[in-house]
Amino acid sequence: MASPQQHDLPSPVTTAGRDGLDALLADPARAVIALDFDGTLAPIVPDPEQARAHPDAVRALAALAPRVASVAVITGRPADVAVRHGGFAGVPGLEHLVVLGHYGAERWDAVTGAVHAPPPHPGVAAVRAELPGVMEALKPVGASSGAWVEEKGRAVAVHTRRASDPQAAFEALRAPLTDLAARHGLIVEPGRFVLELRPPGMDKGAALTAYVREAGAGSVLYAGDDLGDLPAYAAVDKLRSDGVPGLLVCSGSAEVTELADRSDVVVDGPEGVVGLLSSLAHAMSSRP
Ligand SMILES: O=P(O)(O)OC[C@H]1O[C@H](O[C@H]2O[C@H](CO)[C@@H](O)[C@H](O)[C@H]2O)[C@H](O)[C@@H](O)[C@@H]1O
Repeated sequence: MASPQQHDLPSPVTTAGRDGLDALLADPARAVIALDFDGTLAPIVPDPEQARAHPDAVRALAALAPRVASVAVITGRPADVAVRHGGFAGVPGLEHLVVLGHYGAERWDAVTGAVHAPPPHPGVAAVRAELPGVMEALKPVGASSGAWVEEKGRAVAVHTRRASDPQAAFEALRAPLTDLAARHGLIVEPGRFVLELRPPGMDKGAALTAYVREAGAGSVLYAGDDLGDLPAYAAVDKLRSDGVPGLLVCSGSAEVTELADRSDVVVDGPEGVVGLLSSLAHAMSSRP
């Protein structure tokens, strides 16, 4: 597994991944590097408010960003929250960083420091109002015991990581929350012991594809750890078939296995992601 100090690049396990890495290294100035936040740049912790980028993440991103076309963070978090928890603002080297929040519905640009977002979906307020009653009604069967609600502005997320049985609580809540979301025109986004009720119409795949097109990228790297990253994986597959080579990186964990099976490279969590970013920056700086 890679560590932040290592400079050895990993060997992708697929031909498409090897082509992607070769393209990234051959022409870094046309490469887009896109990464998820929680579980990829930031270690998973029990309280989302306490999550912070890996201590070496900003340094690694700042070393890489001036060598590539652009770097973007694509996250389920509100964009300003990811910027704050990531420590991404005002960093030399990250002057052009973009954070696409709420699965791409929001955009923060380091150049302006401003967040652009669409009007709020009315279903979120309705779900917010009904959610306490739905969770209270599930208490007699123990389903919502220890579950709690994260207020996200444009969405609400029900977390079960701190429940006595996180997986049982997750499974018991899934159907009622899906029903609640559907009644108000929202969807449920499942993640690592979290069920997020959010507006439809945007996902990380659409966000990544639009961003790669906007950048006129000749290659792309995407790194993620969770189910919400799968649309971005599908987008990289599609970009590859359209002639844009790509590298799929999984920030590996015992909690989610779906991404590892579809990745070109699996690293050991955020520590491994930071190591990979550092290795890429080193390799790009060593080339003529
Ligand atoms: O797209 P991401 O950047 O991966 O964000 C997805 C969700 O991440 C957060 O929850 C996850 O991280 C928490 C802090 O480590 C952890 O406690 C939780 O169990 C994880 O699911 C965030 O709180 C959610 O709002 C995001 O949807």
